Amino acid sequence: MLRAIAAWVRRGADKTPSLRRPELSDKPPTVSLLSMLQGSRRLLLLSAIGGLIGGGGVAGLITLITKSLDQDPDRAARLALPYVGLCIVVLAAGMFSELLVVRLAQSNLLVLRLWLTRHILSAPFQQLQTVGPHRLMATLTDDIGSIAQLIETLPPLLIEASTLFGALLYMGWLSPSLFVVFLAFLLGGGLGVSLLQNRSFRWHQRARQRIDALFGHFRTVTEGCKELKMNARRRRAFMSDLSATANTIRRQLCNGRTFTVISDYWGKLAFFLLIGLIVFALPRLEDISRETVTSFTFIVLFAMRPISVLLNTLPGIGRGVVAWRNIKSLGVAVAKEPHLEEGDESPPVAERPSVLELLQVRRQHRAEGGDSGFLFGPVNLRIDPGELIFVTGGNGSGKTTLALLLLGLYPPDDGEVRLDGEIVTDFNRDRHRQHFAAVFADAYIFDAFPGGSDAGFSKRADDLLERLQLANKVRIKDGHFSTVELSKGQRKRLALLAAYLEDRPFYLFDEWAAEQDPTFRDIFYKELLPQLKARGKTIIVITHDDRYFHLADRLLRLNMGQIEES
Ligand SMILES: Nc1ncnc2c1ncn2[C@@H]1O[C@H](COP(=O)(O)OP(=O)(O)OP(=O)(O)O)[C@@H](O)[C@H]1O
Repeated sequence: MLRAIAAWVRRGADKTPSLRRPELSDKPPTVSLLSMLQGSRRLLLLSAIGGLIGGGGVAGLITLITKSLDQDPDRAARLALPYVGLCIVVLAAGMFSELLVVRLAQSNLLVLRLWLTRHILSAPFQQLQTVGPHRLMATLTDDIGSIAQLIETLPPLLIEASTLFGALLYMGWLSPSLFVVFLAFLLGGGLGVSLLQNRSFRWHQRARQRIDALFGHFRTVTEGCKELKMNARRRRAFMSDLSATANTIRRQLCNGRTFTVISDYWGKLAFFLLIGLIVFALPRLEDISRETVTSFTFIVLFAMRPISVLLNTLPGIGRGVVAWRNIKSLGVAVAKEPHLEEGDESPPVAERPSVLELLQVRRQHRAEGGDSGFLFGPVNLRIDPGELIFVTGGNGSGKTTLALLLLGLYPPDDGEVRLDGEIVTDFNRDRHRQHFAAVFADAYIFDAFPGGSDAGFSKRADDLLERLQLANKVRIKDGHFSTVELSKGQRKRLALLAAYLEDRPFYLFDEWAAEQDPTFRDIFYKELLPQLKARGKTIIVITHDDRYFHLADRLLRLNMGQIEES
């Protein structure tokens, strides 16, 4: 039986849209939090059924207790067996529900984390640049945390709602007139609470807008700590900025929390008034027996827990909604590159190098504040298989822009990028990228290689470590570097090693040699590049090392976004 239930739940989870591969479409997909949680419907339903049984059981227990209070001990003892039976039902149903809730919350959190990371990875590179790392970090930590809380509160909310429903049924059956009074208080109290919670929600929303700035400051602390340590004046100015932002957030969250506490106590006030009314006033106005009043008071006391859980979860829901809106406002949730769909395998790459062309390519970098920005192009360029091309030019002349256009990280605003005559479009851009091994100026070093445990990989990797003079520093075992804690120049050599191991037809190095000592710089230009060229690779090197320009097949000089060839 349990196995059958588990299989039924699993079948439901398999239908989760976020884990399925969506259809290719030109339209951006619409995202809603509820659609994300669709796969959990069966689990949610089971958990609600458990909650309903538990809630009904508790209502039954209250009935038994109130009944037994009015009877003589002998007759009351007869109710002991049903009492024990109901206790078992309540405990078993409650535990079942809670265990389901744990699974539900954790699996939804997993879905959400994977979903967001996939969307970030499949958003256009320029969009990620625009959003900025601190906003992405704020979303991946703060927003995901708030949504996780929201997801965790949803199932208990359902359980408590089921319990409250059971209690309401019992109240209605016990005394319709008292039930109407109770409902009036519930609605009146609920209205006040929702108004107050709304104020709290708005304060939290304001605080969340400042959290991005706070993460920006945290980034400065981690990445600029040397500079901050070296300059006391700058440090003071930075601390004053940070404390202003943190103080604003503190004030906004305090205000939000204040409204939450007021709404909590408003709810409690409504409850005390209601009990007072039931016990002291209503029996005088209407003919209600003491027994009914006692039972009703019992059930109202019992209903307090689900009501207070429902009210207390409202702020969490508000924060979750703010976080969800925030994720959507980044744009990464919908702006996907259509060729980069979830679950995509790396597309196969042509073994031989291909002809790479730029035809009338233009790319405009817009500047903030109405400035005209930077125009790259229009540029025509043909790169033939096996060529060794050096790209040089002053700072800001457009070398990196050219590199990112060639790699397919930037789409051109106008013109075409072609590989072997085939135009690179949104639909084949990811495949285009797989032809390149690139070492960027700010290269990130991964400590593991996909497929690194293949036979022959270790041998090639060890040989390369020797050639890059890293063998005494780093070892590679099971596709992992033993360490990446190295000097800047050594880290760049590791990045080079990783690129070599990728064995792609095109290689791109962005100012790779800048951090190398003269000896190794010589090795790079005079040994490593010629060896790559001898393997038939096409190589593009962004460099300022004019001592080595004569080694290139072609030298491209960039000037204000235009290419001059010499
Ligand atoms: N993401 C961007 N948004 C707006 N402007 C940009 C962006 N990236 C580059 N630019 C602008 O485009 C111009 C060219 O930048 P690019 O990085 O291509 O130059 P570069 O030749 O590589 O410079 P460097 O030698 O300093 O690395 C610069 O003026 C720069 O300010």
